[in-house]
Amino acid sequence: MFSAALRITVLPLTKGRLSSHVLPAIGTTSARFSGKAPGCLSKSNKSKSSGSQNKPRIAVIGACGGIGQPLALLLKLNPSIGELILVDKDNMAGVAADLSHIETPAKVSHFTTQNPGDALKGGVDIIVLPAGVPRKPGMKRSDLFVSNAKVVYDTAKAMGEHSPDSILLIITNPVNSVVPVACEVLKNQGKLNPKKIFGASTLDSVRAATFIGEITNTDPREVVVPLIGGHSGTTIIPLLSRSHPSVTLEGEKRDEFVKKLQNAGTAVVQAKAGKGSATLAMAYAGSRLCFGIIRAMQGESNVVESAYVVSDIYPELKYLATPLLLGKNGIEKNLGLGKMNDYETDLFCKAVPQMKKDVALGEKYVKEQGGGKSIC
Ligand SMILES: NC(=O)C1=CN([C@@H]2O[C@H](COP(=O)(O)OP(=O)(O)OC[C@H]3O[C@@H](n4cnc5c(N)ncnc54)[C@H](O)[C@@H]3O)[C@@H](O)[C@H]2O)C=CC1
Ligand SMILES: O=C([O-])CC(=O)C(=O)O
Repeated sequence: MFSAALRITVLPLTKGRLSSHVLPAIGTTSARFSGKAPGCLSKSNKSKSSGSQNKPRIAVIGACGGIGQPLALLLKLNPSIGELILVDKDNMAGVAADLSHIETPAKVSHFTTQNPGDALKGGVDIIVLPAGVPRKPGMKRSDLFVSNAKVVYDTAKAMGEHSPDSILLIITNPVNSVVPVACEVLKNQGKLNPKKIFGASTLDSVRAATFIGEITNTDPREVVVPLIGGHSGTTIIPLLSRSHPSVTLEGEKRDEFVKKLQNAGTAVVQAKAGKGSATLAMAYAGSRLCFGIIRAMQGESNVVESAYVVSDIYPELKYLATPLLLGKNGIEKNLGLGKMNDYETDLFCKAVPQMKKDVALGEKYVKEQGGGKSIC
């Protein structure tokens, strides 16, 4: 039975071990998200990018969409966020007005535009990008590249021009190829800070914890499975040998788990039968990554999340998802692949050729577009 005094609060799960994840901040009881977070928004700089000293300004591009709306809601509920700038090519005014009535500190502004530059002119701390087309049954994530590369290209270009110090968190698919698009554009502008560009593979971490929780009858909030590789099919590689609590899963059961994880996005696409892909779990996962980044910006140590980033961990791969220690300026330290057993090494080695192709697709696109350099 729930008592009348029940409040939902953040669960500090993981002190000192490989994870930082907490539920998104809901309510006002958590010290982590209280108004006492280091550095409150000062009147003098509230329209500028506020950096680690102040409550962050966050732009969500694609905020009207299936992911964008619940993600914006979760961000609005976090009292450590100073401002939410909601951007979409569809009419953004209604969603923004709706969210703005929630009694949390984040100020809500909105832009209805296809030009992300309009929204980034004042500078923001974090850009969250869930803009773009989702899959329909029968499609692979890579089929989305032709539709979605442009919005990532345009966002990166606008970021380089107007808000180059932002952290960019890319949800748009195919993550394995569009993260290279963003990085190539920023590199050509001389604005790439590889520590600040994240491809969201957090949903794989969320699903892995959920599925292992089910298999082992453990509270999934207590489960941490390091994820490496990328965010599509066989490039999604869980490291069960290093999960917490430790899990013994072998043979067919292990194969089944890996397959279920690698196909989880497709299962949602099929179940939604033409009405898009994962939105709610992705909104949660996006908020989890975003909140981890914010907590690290504000000085919390031991914040670890896996994400798909510029990488020098494995010689053949310029981009790779690995667990990352987050810090005041994005990635503090790439924790690398770590120890893998033979099964995991085999999964990884089999995925390498696909991951190289995915990166090459993104790089080729940017070359064909002229590189993203500003001509003015
Ligand atoms: N990284 C991950 O784990 C996941 C990624 N995704 C991806 O996220 C993306 C979004 O998915 P949904 O929210 O379900 O799609 P959706 O179609 O519901 O929403 C996309 C939103 O982006 C907006 N948009 C499109 N182009 C734009 C532009 N140039 N400027 C501003 N806004 C623009 C649309 O108007 C729409 O509101 C898809 O590419 C999907 O594949 C989805 C689930 C998980
Ligand atoms: O499968 C899709 O198209 C969306 C996605 O990335 C996921 O749910 O993991």
